[in-house]
Amino acid sequence: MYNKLQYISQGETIEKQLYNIHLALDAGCDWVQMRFKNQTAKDTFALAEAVKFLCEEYLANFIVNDNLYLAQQVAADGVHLGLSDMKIAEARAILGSTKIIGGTANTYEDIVNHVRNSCDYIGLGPFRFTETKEKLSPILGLSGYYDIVEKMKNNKIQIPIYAIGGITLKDISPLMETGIHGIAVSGMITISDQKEKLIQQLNEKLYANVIV
Ligand SMILES: Cc1ncc(COP(=O)(O)OP(=O)(O)O)c(N)n1
Ligand SMILES: Cc1ncsc1CCOP(=O)(O)O
Ligand SMILES: [Mg+2]
Repeated sequence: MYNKLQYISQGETIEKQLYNIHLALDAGCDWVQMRFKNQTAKDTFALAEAVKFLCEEYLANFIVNDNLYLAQQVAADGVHLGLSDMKIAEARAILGSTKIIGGTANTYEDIVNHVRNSCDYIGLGPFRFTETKEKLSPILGLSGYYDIVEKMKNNKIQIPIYAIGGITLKDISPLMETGIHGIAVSGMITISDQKEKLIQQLNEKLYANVIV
């Protein structure tokens, strides 16, 4: 089972990215998506190598946003691909079955498509407006998650769904009640000055109904 909390990195420079990722790992995050937009190939590669090293040290999962070839080069655990990135089927053909491939969805149809193409998990959103990403797809709100998860159940579509977009602590319980698997967050963890406490609170809510 995939962990229920994915941290999406932030930072305009290699140093800021590494600082944020290091703090998130120290505070207990065990799944990092490296998201470093509009940078040179050289810097992106340098960061990816450093993040790979850090995640190995912390026994955390490491996936790369957008760039499958970079994920391959640094032997990351996988890649997250959006609706305008490389198609999931092509990515699966290149990466094989051992790597994690996540796909973005905004609708039930996106999810069905991704499942057909052997996607491993879905980042479904945005939940609400967020400044972390430009050009957002239509906002789903809580009702959007209820509707989509209901359709999945009715059609026996199974894949872990991660809510994403402007999520705060108080959103976790209502979101989990929709039947999703977990959450992917960037801002909430990056800006927190009490990350360890926050991650503990997030995990308590995310795993509240998991029987061990
Ligand atoms: C877990 C997760 N879900 C969705 C996204 C968004 O991906 P995408 O639509 O490709 O947007 P960018 O992140 O590339 O700006 C994601 N990154 N992670
Ligand atoms: C990458 C992405 N895709 C949809 S919303 C989003 C940003 C999530 O970041 P935050 O948790 O700061 O809103
Ligand atoms: Mg993308």
